[in-house]
Amino acid sequence: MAANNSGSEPRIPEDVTLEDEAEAEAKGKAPAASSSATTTMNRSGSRPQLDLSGAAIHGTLEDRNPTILLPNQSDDISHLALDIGGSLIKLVYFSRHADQPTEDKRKLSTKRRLEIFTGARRSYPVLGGRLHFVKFETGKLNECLDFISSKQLHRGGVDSPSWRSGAQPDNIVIKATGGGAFKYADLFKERLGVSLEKEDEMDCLVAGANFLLKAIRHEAFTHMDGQKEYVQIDQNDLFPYLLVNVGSGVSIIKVDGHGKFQRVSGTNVGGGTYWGLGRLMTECKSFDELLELSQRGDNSTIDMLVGDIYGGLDYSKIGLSASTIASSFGKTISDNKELSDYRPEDISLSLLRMISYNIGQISYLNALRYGLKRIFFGGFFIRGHAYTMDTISFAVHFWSKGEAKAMFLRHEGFLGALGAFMSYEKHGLDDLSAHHLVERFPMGAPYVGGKIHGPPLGDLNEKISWMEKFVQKGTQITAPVPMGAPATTGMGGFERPTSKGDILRSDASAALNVGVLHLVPSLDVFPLLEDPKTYEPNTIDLDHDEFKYWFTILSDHLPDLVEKAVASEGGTDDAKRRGDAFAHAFSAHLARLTEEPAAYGKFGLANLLELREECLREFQFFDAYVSIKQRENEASLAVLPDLLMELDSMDEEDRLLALIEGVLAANIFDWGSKACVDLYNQGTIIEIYRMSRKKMQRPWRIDDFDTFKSRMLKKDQPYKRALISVDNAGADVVLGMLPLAREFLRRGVEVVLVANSLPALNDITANELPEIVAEAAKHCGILRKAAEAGGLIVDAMAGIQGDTKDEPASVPLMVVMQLILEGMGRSLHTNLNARFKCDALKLAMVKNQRLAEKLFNGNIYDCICKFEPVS
Ligand SMILES: CC(C)(COP(=O)(O)O)[C@@H](O)C(=O)NCCC(=O)O
Ligand SMILES: [Mn+2]
Repeated sequence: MAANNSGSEPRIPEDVTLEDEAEAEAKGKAPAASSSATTTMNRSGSRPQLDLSGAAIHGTLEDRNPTILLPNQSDDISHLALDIGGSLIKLVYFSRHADQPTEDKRKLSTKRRLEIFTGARRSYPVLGGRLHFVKFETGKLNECLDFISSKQLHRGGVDSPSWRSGAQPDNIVIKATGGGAFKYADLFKERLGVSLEKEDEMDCLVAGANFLLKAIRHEAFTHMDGQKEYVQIDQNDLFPYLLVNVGSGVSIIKVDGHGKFQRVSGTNVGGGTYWGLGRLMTECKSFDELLELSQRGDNSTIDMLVGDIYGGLDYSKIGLSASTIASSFGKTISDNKELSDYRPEDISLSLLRMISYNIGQISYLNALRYGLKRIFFGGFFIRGHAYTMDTISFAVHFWSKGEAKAMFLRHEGFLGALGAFMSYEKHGLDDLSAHHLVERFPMGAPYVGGKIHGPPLGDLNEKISWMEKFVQKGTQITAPVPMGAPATTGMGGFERPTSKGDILRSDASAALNVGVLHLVPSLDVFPLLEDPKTYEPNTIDLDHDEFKYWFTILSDHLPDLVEKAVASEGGTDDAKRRGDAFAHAFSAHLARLTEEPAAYGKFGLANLLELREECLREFQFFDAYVSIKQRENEASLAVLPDLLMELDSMDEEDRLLALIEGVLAANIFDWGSKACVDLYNQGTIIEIYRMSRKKMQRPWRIDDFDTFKSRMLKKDQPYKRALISVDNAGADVVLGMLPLAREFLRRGVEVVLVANSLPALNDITANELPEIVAEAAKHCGILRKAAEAGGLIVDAMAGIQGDTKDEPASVPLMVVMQLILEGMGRSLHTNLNARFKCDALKLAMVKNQRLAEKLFNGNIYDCICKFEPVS
């Protein structure tokens, strides 16, 4: 591990974990003899309640949004919990969104809460925030204390009222579990003035596992023969299961429900055994060093294999192949050799396999004892290490004859800390489901994987410097990101990554990254999905080959994106620095994911595109295409009146066709497509639009237009409402989607326009849409009347979802809905195979050759008009 947190070396950025010479988990416990005691926990499950007592309106009654003070409502929620093990300290902490000035935030949150409380139409995030996962070496406890102190986590975070007022609240209590909660209680009191409230370790493990399995969509995965596969857990069919926590020792727990569990067994042969024996038998100085050695080991020099006994043959009668281990370390008895004659690599692998296999076998026996089919393995012994997981899986599979399944958890090491966090009352997280949480991976994630945290980075400037230093240091540091020369601050001078980043991290294990969980309690499942449980937005799985392709596409696009981003911030030197840092950060993510596509959990193309936007925002580029969008909006609005006149002169059937052609033609304006960007350099938007319209030859690659038209013309069954999800700014929305929306309005259909809440490439956002509609309405009575009547509802997705929340689960019969999805992002990369409870129309021009071939056996610029009526 080369990252060094001292002196002038780059420090580890916030929200990134970096593991140094971590030792095996040694929780300071007696050997885990089998014990069985049923425990039932009582945990408060309530969401934070509004305390309205003493509420008073500040400001005048005429004020549309007066501030309402709730003097008895505490904004403070529990922020920090710890699991202090023998070698690692795990922290879970919550921070509120830091995207508004603190004062405003408090005011706003009260307002927002009241809107929710009073059932106001818009629903905004309530108690939105982030859940962070961080770990430190217990041996460097001071670093952990500094971290807590610098972020004021023990006082509710730097944005808490007590921190702002400078008051030191008395009796701060922090929940903690693990042996260190006892051992270091005095130190915490002395250094931070806080008391540690000890929580039972088993309670915490179970609460943590239950939370993860319930709230995180792709938390659990199987690992067989090197293949990782994420498992979708059915919430109604989670219990009972077996939880095996592999720390220094091993606890085996039968979990029957929330707070209902029994520690049914355990074994004293665990992570501590591997590390202890390994340390004695090799010269390894750390657990990870030992684990890394095993990567290059060959256990057949030490273990006695079935083939050794049977002269190279399988013992197939009882299902044992020649390479099955008959006796761990068995070969060393017959060899006339000393310890020094064996390679440390081979010793490490034999030890690892012996212990992992034993854990798998004992776990299976316990699963058998209670008739359980699912076994989840957690604890820091696993460390996302392929061999460990494969060996455990093999044992479970072999002995259960495929009946039981071994599964692993991405947050394997944080079960206890999460459980301690859950034990606070009133933090409101108990009720969260997977759709309330969005996991994000900050810029440092690819550099340091699932490793130990260093001091936090203070501000953006520190982040940029950190990135610059990393680049300058090149291969000397853990993360020689495959970049061009450093300081490529010239616009567009950024070189695309050249290597695939197989040297991003020093450790050989495929440690999984744990991101920051963003809590957005107002998010809800789209109510018109046919089967929300099985909904998978991504059309194509990003496996290694697919990822390689997108790596090239997105890397090629980077210089253009950086140029636009820098220009959107005035092209200043500061913007150029940020642009470079962004490009390096995003390239590092790409390199990390190319090396290990599952490093960030199940990651589809939509996640990858979103990661790019997040990365831009991280370096404070809030709308890279802002001027392009404005320019294209203006040019399109100028020709809109002529287009509307032309459409109005047509009969109904021709008009419908012209409208759909118009949508498909205008979808060519996509600044995320390399081919299209090359086109824009050759002509004005109006020229390209005309050319695109002219090329609209039917039949399109998928052409359901005739069915759609017949449905639209059915006078006895008119649609009541159309939900139209719009894509790009400029011609796309102005000349394509607005005329289509207008057609629905003219037919008396209520229209809901759905747009992004945040910028992404040149997509129109919900904030920008009203102005465009207002401008278009100047030339069109239908749009004007609808806008005035409020029939043309413009809102972000969150608002739409809030809107439909109060409706019964199934759509009321009198509402005949139509959902229109437009663009590659919304209807090809995602949702192409999604089925809805209402009629759905998916419209897009395919602006990528490979995608056209892969999905439709077609060609770039093919058009898709896919109509899926429910009956
Ligand atoms: C980023 C996009 C999904 C946006 O497409 P849209 O939804 O705007 O139609 C699309 O531009 C894309 O897939 N681009 C990468 C492919 C390429 O450059 O060929
Ligand atoms: Mn778009």
